[in-house]
Amino acid sequence: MIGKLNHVAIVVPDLDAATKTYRDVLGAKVSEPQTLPAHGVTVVFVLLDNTKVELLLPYGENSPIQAFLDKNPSGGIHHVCYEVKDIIAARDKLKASGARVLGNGEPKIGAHDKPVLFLHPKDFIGTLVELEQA
Ligand SMILES: CC[C@@H](C(=O)O)C(=O)SCCNC(=O)CCNC(=O)[C@H](O)C(C)(C)COP(=O)(O)OP(=O)(O)OC[C@H]1O[C@@H](n2cnc3c(N)ncnc32)[C@H](O)[C@@H]1OP(=O)(O)O
Ligand SMILES: [Co+2]
Repeated sequence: MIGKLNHVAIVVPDLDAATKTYRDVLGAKVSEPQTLPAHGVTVVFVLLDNTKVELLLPYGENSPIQAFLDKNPSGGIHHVCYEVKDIIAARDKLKASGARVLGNGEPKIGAHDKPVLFLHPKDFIGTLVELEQA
């Protein structure tokens, strides 16, 4: 069902500092910051040849990543995002197998203007999984 690794996301306490680390220390290409109020985050993408790293800073009062940052004040790896061809078919198959789809179960439009869904970390070996329709 899952295809390519679209991105690995890291929650960071300071987006400018994290962007500089990837751009100036590691020599990577980075995007401009983008705030996504519907997701409660501001994001910078690190653009690698084979995948992306998503640097995430909480945005707004109800950000879904605030509790993670509170527990991990230095930041840390937050989720992995896999591509799927048909996100509704993937969701329905995963639900039938007992996996918990987060939120109201309906895809939102993600940072790449494509539908995304999240799966509970306790159902995937302690790793929050994002699915993005390719
Ligand atoms: C940029 C847009 C988009 C894209 O296109 O790429 C994004 O990536 S947006 C990214 C941010 N959005 C989300 O993360 C949405 C989905 N997430 C959630 O709904 C919540 O974060 C959560 C996964 C339900 C966790 O909620 P939280 O309030 O932090 O904690 P809980 O107490 O409910 O957590 C239960 C349990 O799970 C553990 N946990 C929490 N987050 C993670 C994580 N990232 N990885 C692994 N485990 C995680 C948490 O520690 C709790 O464990 P116990 O303490 O053992 O109960
Ligand atoms: Co993501």
